[in-house]
Amino acid sequence: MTETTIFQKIINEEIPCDKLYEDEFCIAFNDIQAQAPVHFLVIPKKPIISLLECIEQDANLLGHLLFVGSKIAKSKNLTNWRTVINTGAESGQTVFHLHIHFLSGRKMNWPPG
Ligand SMILES: CCNC(=O)OC[C@H]1O[C@@H](n2cnc3c(=O)[nH]c(N)nc32)[C@H](O)[C@@H]1O
Repeated sequence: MTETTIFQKIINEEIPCDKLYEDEFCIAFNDIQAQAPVHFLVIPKKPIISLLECIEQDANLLGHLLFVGSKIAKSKNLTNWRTVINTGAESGQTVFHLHIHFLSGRKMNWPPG
């Protein structure tokens, strides 16, 4: 049995999450360890590990994830937010199921740490 990630358990509703949005292709929910006043994640239901494993056929799905996140940000009346995808452990990825971070509500630094 392949080791499923914590996000697969959220998709399967085996563990709870503070869900913001769901459709056929993705789920959005608040991060359990918020790094900003607003910090939510958008993940595909397809278990893509990271951008490294993405294939051409995933392009529309990736665009959908970004658009869903921007719709949620706009629904929160945000006009400024940081959008982050971490690819690989050395980049800080800790859950190996592709996810897009949307953060807002505090000053964002550059370059990122
Ligand atoms: C550290 C950035 N690199 C990364 O890979 O981010 C993974 C992100 O997933 C978050 N997270 C982990 N477990 C859970 C969980 O059970 N529930 C929720 N709602 N979020 C979770 C974690 O806080 C991190 O920001």
